[in-house]
Amino acid sequence: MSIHQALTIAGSDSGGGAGIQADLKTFQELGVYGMSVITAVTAQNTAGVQGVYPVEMAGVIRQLDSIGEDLAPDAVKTGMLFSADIIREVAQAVRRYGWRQLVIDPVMVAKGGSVLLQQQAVQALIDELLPLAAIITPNVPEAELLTGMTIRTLAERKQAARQLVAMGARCAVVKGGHDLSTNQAVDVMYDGERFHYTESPRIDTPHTHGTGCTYSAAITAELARGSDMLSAVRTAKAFVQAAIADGLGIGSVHGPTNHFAYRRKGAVL
Ligand SMILES: Nc1ncnc2c1ncn2[C@@H]1O[C@H](COP(=O)(O)OP(=O)(O)OP(=O)(O)O)[C@@H](O)[C@H]1O
Ligand SMILES: Cc1ncc(CO)c(N)n1
Repeated sequence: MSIHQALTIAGSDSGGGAGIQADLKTFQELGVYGMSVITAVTAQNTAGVQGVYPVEMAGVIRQLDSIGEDLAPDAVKTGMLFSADIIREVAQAVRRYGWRQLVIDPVMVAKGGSVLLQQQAVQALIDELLPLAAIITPNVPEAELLTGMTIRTLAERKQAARQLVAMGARCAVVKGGHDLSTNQAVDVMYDGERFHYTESPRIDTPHTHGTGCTYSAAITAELARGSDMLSAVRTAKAFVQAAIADGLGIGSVHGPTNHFAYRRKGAVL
């Protein structure tokens, strides 16, 4: 039996809703074998982030090489990378091992405000990693920091997606999860030639912890399975929509989404 394989390079979320844990659950639900490189351990629950403990550089490098020397992920995603040093090592590994299908979720700040990417690392992300991306999936605040633009309107989101492609990503999605002005969650994708919109009804819920991680992990899993980019983005949207709609009701504040929901709905893999 041959199995599709995906790698996530991200932080651990002890609460299980975001980060490495969300990624591996999503890979599993989409029928893909998951591997991980852990950049930082976070102490986290549905109330917020109580602590961030970066893994020492030698440990990050060793994990990257242990995978690269032996395994061959069909697609790779990055989430919380924390520092410029980690970003440089990840970029080197991506080049050294020829990981072509790279999904960058430029995680910067947790919903409660905790810093998951040091401010001085943003430039390294732009210079070193972004040009290697098959796709980058910022939310609006992240797209603003990456492009230097102020983004309020749909036209500005389109312009930001176009600029991210001009900066070197092969494709960009600017997500609309933070746009409370409409009752649709509209994501804008630019593939270097044209724009595509994926939209779904906005669900009124506080339980959206890990939506961004889950979404980018689903894109990664679909790319690993051989999907083209537009199909991968559409499936990921359906996956995260089902996961938000069918929340688990776990924890006291911002609960996780339901990674089981998409498959339980009868989605055919
Ligand atoms: N309330 C919602 N209802 C429906 N879809 C949503 C909602 N919130 C987010 N989404 C969708 O979930 C996906 C992830 O987007 P979001 O903007 O939440 O990412 P994010 O801010 O990076 O997440 P995170 O806070 O986990 O980092 C997008 O497809 C977005 O449109
Ligand atoms: C480890 C980790 N990665 C990403 C996010 C963003 O949701 C988070 N809260 N925690």
